[in-house]
Amino acid sequence: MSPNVVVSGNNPNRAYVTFLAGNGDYVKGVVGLAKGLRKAKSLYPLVVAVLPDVPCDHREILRSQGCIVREIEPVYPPENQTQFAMAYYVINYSKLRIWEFVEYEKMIYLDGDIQVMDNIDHLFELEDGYFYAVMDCFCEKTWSNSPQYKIGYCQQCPEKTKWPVGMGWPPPRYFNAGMFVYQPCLFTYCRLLETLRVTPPTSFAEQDFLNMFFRDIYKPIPPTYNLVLALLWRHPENIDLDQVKVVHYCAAGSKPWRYTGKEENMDREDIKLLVKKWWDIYEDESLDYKNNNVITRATIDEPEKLGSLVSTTLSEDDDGVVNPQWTAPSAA
Ligand SMILES: O=c1ccn([C@@H]2O[C@H](COP(=O)(O)OP(=O)(O)O)[C@@H](O)[C@H]2O)c(=O)[nH]1
Ligand SMILES: OC[C@H]1O[C@H](O[C@@H]2[C@@H](O)[C@H](O)[C@@H](O)[C@H](O)[C@@H]2O)[C@H](O)[C@@H](O)[C@H]1O
Repeated sequence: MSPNVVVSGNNPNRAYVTFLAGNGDYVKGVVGLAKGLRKAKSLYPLVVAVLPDVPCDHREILRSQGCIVREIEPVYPPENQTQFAMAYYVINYSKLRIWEFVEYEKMIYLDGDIQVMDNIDHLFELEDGYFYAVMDCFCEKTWSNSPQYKIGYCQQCPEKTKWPVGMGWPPPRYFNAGMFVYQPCLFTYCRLLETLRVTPPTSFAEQDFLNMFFRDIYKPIPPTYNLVLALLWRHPENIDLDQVKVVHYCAAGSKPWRYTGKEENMDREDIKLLVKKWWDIYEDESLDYKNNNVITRATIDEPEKLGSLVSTTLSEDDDGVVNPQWTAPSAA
């Protein structure tokens, strides 16, 4: 078999990764994410961890957009205890499988309902040994069963409603698990699964679990890297929309591919703008993998040919930058 030579101007040990389950419409979210990363001229590929129930045609759509598709097995919390987590979120425990992707040294996880509006490759340079993510907000109804919500406390504005002295220490900083920078590691992966086996599920499923597990090494990064949409109406003082690089369409009714504008807050002008931005990327055929002037996998019989291939591509490339972002290593 002729050697597959990967021509890459970037670190092959880095990649973005997302998670896809089911045969529904989240595949549109992942296609949008793949095209958004391309528009942002990211240097790194997008790995999609798919559950077995993701159909072949959806997997082919993702491969046709340059994604590296990796099948994973579901992860379930302890038997007969899933009722303690919001049923909708139980499937998200399967995200834990991405710690097994040790062919990469560092990865950035992004939910399928996220769009990258500006290049964030620099996050790969963050110091090793920590878990980086954006702090969440406790003000939405989804938190109504929590003590934070009940007393009106939110980590986004700790001075507004202080944590009552009589309730002990305020909760530790809590991140949204829709976006994080992490290092795959088999030892960590085994510890995650072992710990999960003895950890009863809670409302926000794997998000609560990851916050508990990584509490000691969690480092908050600015909301520009994961705009949880509710911050726009809950904490507008914390947001400068012009500076936002990553938008997380997690508010009820905000998934662009399902957007109707009927749910609460969905008729806001900023929401309409962000949904349009998502659709502009999704429908932009110039961002399709097949239309991009990238050096894809260079399969050659004679290595010397590679030089001419690279020089030819460099001269053709409009901006003179070789964007080998979608050169998929053999892990596909
Ligand atoms: O039917 C589903 C539900 C969830 N997901 C994946 O799990 C992530 C987290 O779920 P969701 O976005 O619904 O959570 P939110 O961030 O909106 O609370 C999604 O972004 C997808 O990547 C999926 O692929 N199929
Ligand atoms: O399984 C738990 C999920 O928890 C998070 O979603 C929540 C969280 O952001 C709340 O704060 C919001 O109020 C809520 O709308 C939103 O769904 C992650 O985004 C998602 O990937 C996943 O981990």
